[in-house]
Amino acid sequence: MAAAAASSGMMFSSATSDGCSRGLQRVSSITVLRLGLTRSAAVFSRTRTINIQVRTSISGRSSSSSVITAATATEASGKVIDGKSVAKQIREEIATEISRMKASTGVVPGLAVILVGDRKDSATYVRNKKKACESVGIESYEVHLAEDSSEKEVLQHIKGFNDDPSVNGILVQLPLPSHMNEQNVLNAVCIDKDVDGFNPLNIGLLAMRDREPLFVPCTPKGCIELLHRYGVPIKGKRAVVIGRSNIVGMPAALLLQREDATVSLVHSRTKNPEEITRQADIVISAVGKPNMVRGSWIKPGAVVIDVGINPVEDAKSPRGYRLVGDVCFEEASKIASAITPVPGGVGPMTIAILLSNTLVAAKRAHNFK
Ligand SMILES: Nc1nc(=O)c2c([nH]1)NC[C@@H]1CN(c3ccc(C(=O)N[C@@H](CCC(=O)O)C(=O)O)cc3)C=[N+]21
Repeated sequence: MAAAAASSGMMFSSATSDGCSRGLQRVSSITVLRLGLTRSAAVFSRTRTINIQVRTSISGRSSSSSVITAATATEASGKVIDGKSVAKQIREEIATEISRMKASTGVVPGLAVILVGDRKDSATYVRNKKKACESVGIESYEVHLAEDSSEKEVLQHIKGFNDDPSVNGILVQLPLPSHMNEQNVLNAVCIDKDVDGFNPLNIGLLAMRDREPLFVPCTPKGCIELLHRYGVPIKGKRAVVIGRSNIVGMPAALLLQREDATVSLVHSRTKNPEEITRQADIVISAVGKPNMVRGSWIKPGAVVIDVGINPVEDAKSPRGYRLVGDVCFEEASKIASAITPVPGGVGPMTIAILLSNTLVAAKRAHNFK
């Protein structure tokens, strides 16, 4: 069943602190997309008419009639890529597979999460993962250790989960307290249960031609899955990844390269980030700086995937802050042919892919096809 994107009416505003904002706007002025069922069948059908032809530009063809220029795009002509709804669709697919697995083998996948310390954001993410596990039928195991626990204690818990056949995936919530060596801890996770894809062997396999990693990091894989499910062609396209972190930027660049894009990686020492980014048909931004990427960085018709989840002060919000991306949505959505919002874009996809990786791990462990 095709899920209609449900983002119309959602309010958004960009940060006022950096001049990106021109006040509150309704995202409902942006065309809402309908999702196809399968990745190959995913095509856009517009539910609202706008006066700028953007349809062909999303397929990457630069037919002159379809190119939006910043000058003509006075309306927000970008299309919102609805990560929340795609993530829901993926969870439904996973739930179906898990029922099939349970009926045939009598077991369900298990995911263990290790949380150290009392960071509020980490606690929220862990809670969300647990809820997501429940929603698809994955058994979750949780260990919560005090901030001042030793690295040895964490390693002992990892060993316990490595040896436990009912646990198929192990996730150590990052960041760890500063007195722990993150590399030691991540290396201890058995590669067959490395559903985060952070083991250096998995990253190494990802970087090599004709090799297959056991698991791909969830956030970058979620970005590519969004492109696939929205029918965005990658092969032969120019892609720019902004940010070179081990967990997002670097693996995102590797994945795009595996999909036959021509990839540039822009980072804090890049001399002309705006000029390089403006050449991209596909932009993935994973920097962690609110509204750093402005409309002027985006090539008309490009597809923008915003990985940033940055809290900015907002007295009007009940939490005292709200979340914005790395990309100034208000500006970029007028120039891009499609763009992910924050929240509701990549974030929910990260969790959906974690569930998917856990299912894959369990299928392998039980030799269930
Ligand atoms: N070992 C490890 N693996 C991770 O995958 C990992 C991690 N550590 N540490 C922290 C980051 C961050 N992360 C997010 C996941 C979901 C949302 C998410 O669902 N965000 C919602 C909004 C949530 C809200 O409103 O607070 C959204 O963007 O719509 C955000 C962030 C996973 N991470």
